[in-house]
Amino acid sequence: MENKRSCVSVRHISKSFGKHQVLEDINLDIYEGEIFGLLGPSGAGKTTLVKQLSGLDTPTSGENYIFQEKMPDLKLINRIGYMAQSDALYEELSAKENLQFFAELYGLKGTKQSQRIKEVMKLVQLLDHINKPISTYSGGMKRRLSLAIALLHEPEILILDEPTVGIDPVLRKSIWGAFYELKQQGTTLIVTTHVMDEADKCDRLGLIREGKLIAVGTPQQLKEETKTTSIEDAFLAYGGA
Ligand SMILES: Nc1ncnc2c1ncn2[C@@H]1O[C@H](COP(=O)(O)OP(=O)(O)OP(=O)(O)O)[C@@H](O)[C@H]1O
Repeated sequence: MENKRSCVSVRHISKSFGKHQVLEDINLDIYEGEIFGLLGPSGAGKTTLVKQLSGLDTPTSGENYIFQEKMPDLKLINRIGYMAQSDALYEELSAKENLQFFAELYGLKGTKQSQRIKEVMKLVQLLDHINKPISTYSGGMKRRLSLAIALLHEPEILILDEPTVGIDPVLRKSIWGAFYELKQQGTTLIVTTHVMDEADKCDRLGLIREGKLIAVGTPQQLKEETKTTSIEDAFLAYGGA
């Protein structure tokens, strides 16, 4: 990538829960405007890392920097959007009311608020369901609403933990279309996944296994380097079985 500017710097990050070391000396740069995928099996440490990048958790040692500021930093909260793995929604409220609640938190008010709510619901194709209570939503609809909430305040960095889990292939494609659109607008996206075909859609990937970053590169580079034809095989070749 030409003229790449790092907006996320992970420096010697380790994390332990008691005696269990979950991240081990992770070093990584993520560049402005790229879609960066963190790929690894369940329990590899992906969520633990992205939680730190979103300011929700701290490392045992090492530092994370976002826009050159050491995390966690409250100043950055408006510049980062985070979608957790499990949906944090108010079930008894409608989608609109959920969005209004989060919009208020981000200081979005009046017409700007209602406009933005409409825009994000259109993007995730839920506009027709905006007034329904969340308790009537399917799992996939809840995921899409969580995505809409993460997009509300137009963050420069969007961190998505398994964004398309429980979403059918057709909608998954349209959500990836939305990701590319955001990238075109200059947003940096960090996406965790263990779906291999999704990994291929990222600009660059970090392969993570048992808390260690075992390789970083474009999908093409990773395949070339391991002389394989799929990300799955490349992952295995790097010892990520
Ligand atoms: N708060 C916690 N206390 C103790 N152990 C934890 C805690 N959070 C995570 N872990 C452990 O850290 C390891 C990594 O978990 P993490 O959720 O980061 O993995 P992951 O790669 O995101 O997996 P998945 O794809 O299943 O979400 C797991 O063994 C998990 O049990």
